[in-house]
Amino acid sequence: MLTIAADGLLVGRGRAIAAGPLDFALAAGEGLVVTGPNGSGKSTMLRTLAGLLPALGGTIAVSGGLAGDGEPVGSIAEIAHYVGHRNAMKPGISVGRNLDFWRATLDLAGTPVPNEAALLALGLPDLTAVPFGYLSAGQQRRSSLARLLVAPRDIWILDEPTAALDAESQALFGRLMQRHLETGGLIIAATHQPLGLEHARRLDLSRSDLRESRPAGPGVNVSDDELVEAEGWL
Ligand SMILES: Nc1ncnc2c1ncn2[C@@H]1O[C@H](COP(=O)(O)OP(=O)(O)OP(=O)(O)O)[C@@H](O)[C@H]1O
Repeated sequence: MLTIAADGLLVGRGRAIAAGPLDFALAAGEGLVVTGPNGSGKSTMLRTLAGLLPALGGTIAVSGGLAGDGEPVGSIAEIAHYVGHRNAMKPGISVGRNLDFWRATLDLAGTPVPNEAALLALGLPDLTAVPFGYLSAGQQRRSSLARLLVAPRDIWILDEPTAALDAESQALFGRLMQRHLETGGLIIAATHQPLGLEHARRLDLSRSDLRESRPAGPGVNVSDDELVEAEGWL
């Protein structure tokens, strides 16, 4: 069975710790809802789990899963979708071509849903021929979330996935998340609002041990070396 576990995980930017030590374990079919005030390290934690930032301490283990090449999974990134604050869809090309890109780029864990059906599942009409940049903010978010269906993967890492969505779309996406869990998927989601994942585990970063002592906010001196070490878009 697919499991992931964080043990004493420290997450941060450059060398500045944003949250931790964090301990949690999840198995297939389970969700983790990450909460905490602005700046408490939710996005940093998700980016670290997705392999986009290095852990500053502790370990992240994944076991029991198979990667696209049939080999045992070595990292979460191999079998995860990461949906950050940005939609990761190109505005100048059609929604359909954007979704085709995701389907073609990732190793898939199951049968991909056709673009039109995936958009319908998010409550959208057939927008496949429309440039992504023509859509409203909520339509952009929903069609970006459709990539979770057109390119099925076991783990969904979601950063405030429902932020731009109306109430009906939030409920719709809540049901899609529930279905992903019921079919053996695993979800880690940061949020400021209820997601409809009533049975999920909770991780509140406002209680993160190092939160009070970490260097952050105005007055932090960031050296040139640290800038180079950071992601390049401080
Ligand atoms: N690109 C970056 N470079 C350096 N520091 C960053 C960067 N992004 C965030 N931070 C810092 O890391 C800390 C945690 O930020 P993070 O974005 O993880 O918080 P969050 O809990 O997701 O907040 P929010 O609820 O506002 O989205 C903050 O102190 C922030 O200033």
